[in-house]
Amino acid sequence: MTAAIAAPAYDAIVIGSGIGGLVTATQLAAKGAKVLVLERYLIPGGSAGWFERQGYRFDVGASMIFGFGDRGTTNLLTRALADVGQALETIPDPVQIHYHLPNQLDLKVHRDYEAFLQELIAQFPQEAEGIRRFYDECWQVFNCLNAMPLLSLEEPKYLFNVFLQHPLACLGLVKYLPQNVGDIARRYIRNPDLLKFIDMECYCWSVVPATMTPMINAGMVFSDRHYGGINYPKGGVGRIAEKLVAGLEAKGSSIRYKARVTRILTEKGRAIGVELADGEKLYAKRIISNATRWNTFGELLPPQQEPAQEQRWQQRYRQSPSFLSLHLGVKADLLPAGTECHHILLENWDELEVEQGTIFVSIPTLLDPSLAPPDRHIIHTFTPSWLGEWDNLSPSEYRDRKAAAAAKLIQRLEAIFPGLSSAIDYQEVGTPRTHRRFLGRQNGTYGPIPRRKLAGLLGMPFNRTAIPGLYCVGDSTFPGQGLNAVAFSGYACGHRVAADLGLV
Ligand SMILES: NC(=O)c1ccc[n+]([C@@H]2O[C@H](COP(=O)([O-])OP(=O)(O)OC[C@H]3O[C@@H](n4cnc5c(N)ncnc54)[C@H](O)[C@@H]3O)[C@@H](O)[C@H]2O)c1
Ligand SMILES: CC(C)=CCC/C(C)=C/C=C/C(C)=C/C=C/C(C)=C/C=C/C=C(C)/C=C/C=C(C)/C=C/C=C(\C)CCC=C(C)C
Repeated sequence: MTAAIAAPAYDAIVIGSGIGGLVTATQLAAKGAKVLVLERYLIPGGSAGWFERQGYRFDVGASMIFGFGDRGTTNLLTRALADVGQALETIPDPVQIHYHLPNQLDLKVHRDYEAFLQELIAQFPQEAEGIRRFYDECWQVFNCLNAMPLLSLEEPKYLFNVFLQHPLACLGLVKYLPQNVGDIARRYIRNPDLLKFIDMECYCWSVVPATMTPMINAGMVFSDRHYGGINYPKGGVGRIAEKLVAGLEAKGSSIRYKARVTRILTEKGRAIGVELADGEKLYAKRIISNATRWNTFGELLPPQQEPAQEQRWQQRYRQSPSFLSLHLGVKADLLPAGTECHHILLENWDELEVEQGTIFVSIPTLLDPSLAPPDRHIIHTFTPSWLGEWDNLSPSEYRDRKAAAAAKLIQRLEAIFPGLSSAIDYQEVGTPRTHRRFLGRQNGTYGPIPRRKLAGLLGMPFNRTAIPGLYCVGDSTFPGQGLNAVAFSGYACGHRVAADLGLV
């Protein structure tokens, strides 16, 4: 055992094969490192995973995919695949979201920026100038990001070079890092209904309203949807993880499934390896956790080893709710021609943030019919829900509550898809318990959200932790939730670890 510790078999072990973990692993493998990814489940992808039932291929979670553009530097999924010799065919989505909001506010976020602005201005003509100035300011953030290579902000050599080469873009980002969307929106916009719409524009990916949503992230989301666009991977979201795994293996590294890490091993305070559920111990020069911070520091390390930084982080951020998911297979003639792939439904503004308030809908078969049997569509619906609503129930209470929640969602969805209840061919309900069980995420959480208004992204930790040799990657690191966001986290983590291993 001492020999194994003295000469670890791997340069890096990555705990978890979410997109954050896989991008880190492939970046390291591409730089010549020997990496082992350990995944507790049967397939890779985590929240970007999939499952198959009766000829349907359902996405587990992520479905509105940023980062597949073909230009600039922010197309991190395209780049991560290319860096390990892989590519994916994607299908452009002409409308990011069709909103169905209170007071008959019905509008579409077109891929074309000007078409979106015109549609929004038609609803709020008195705010024409404010609308344009607000969304144009988001572009300033995006243009700064999209001008530079995106790597680890913890690597001084990179920061120095990027500042020399792109000084104005760097200063632009420094300006926006501590800011939130709500303050900027309020500089330009007065109409309360329009401000509520901006809250929804943020809530639907950050799970908090605009006042608490970092401006850097909004700059990415509100601009890239019109630049690189929203693009759906042909064959389903799961193909991203499958291709990253193929690239990882082609570079001589490996992944093991059904390999649940139960403990991070330390020696003299330094992370040196991991222990699996069956007792096997594996050692590496660096350990990277793609499990959430709550899992990493609350479960994989003894409580007395929890660093003070982590306690301070938990005073700033808390767990967001999880989701109630309804996976439906429906008869194709339910949906009229021209139906959009993604919808958001809310009937009453007071319910924007309440449990099972806002409804998200994704119909990926409108872009890729191969995911369902002939003459069928997938309608994947999800709405925020807390584990507490689903825990401590008997099996029959749990089953009944799922059935009642599904019936309520279907009844609400009839407003946008009349006839839905009689067009259902297949139905499956996932709850926060399902997300906890299959993704291993504490309470099934979607990720961290600020406890109160914070200074933009300044409070989000990067990849290094207070434990030498241990790094975190994924949505509980800078810049937070989202596949393109965790892909950035993976790039940054891979770069920082490679620098520590002397590979760059
Ligand atoms: N775009 C969308 O529509 C959408 C929807 C939902 C989620 N998402 C995003 O997906 C992102 C998730 O990415 P991520 O990389 O941070 O994490 P992840 O949760 O997707 O992946 C973590 C992986 O680690 C594995 N794991 C956890 N603990 C483990 C252990 N002890 N041993 C071995 N394996 C373990 C899990 O099984 C999982 O596969 C989130 O940021 C979320 O925002 C996007
Ligand atoms: C040197 C000096 C002086 C300075 C320096 C500065 C700098 C350089 C800085 C930098 C920074 C950076 C790089 C940053 C970065 C950032 C990033 C990348 C970000 C990203 C982001 C992204 C995001 C946020 C995304 C998200 C998304 C999402 C979450 C989505 C989701 C969705 C959902 C859930 C929904 C669905 C819906 C329906 C279905 C309708």
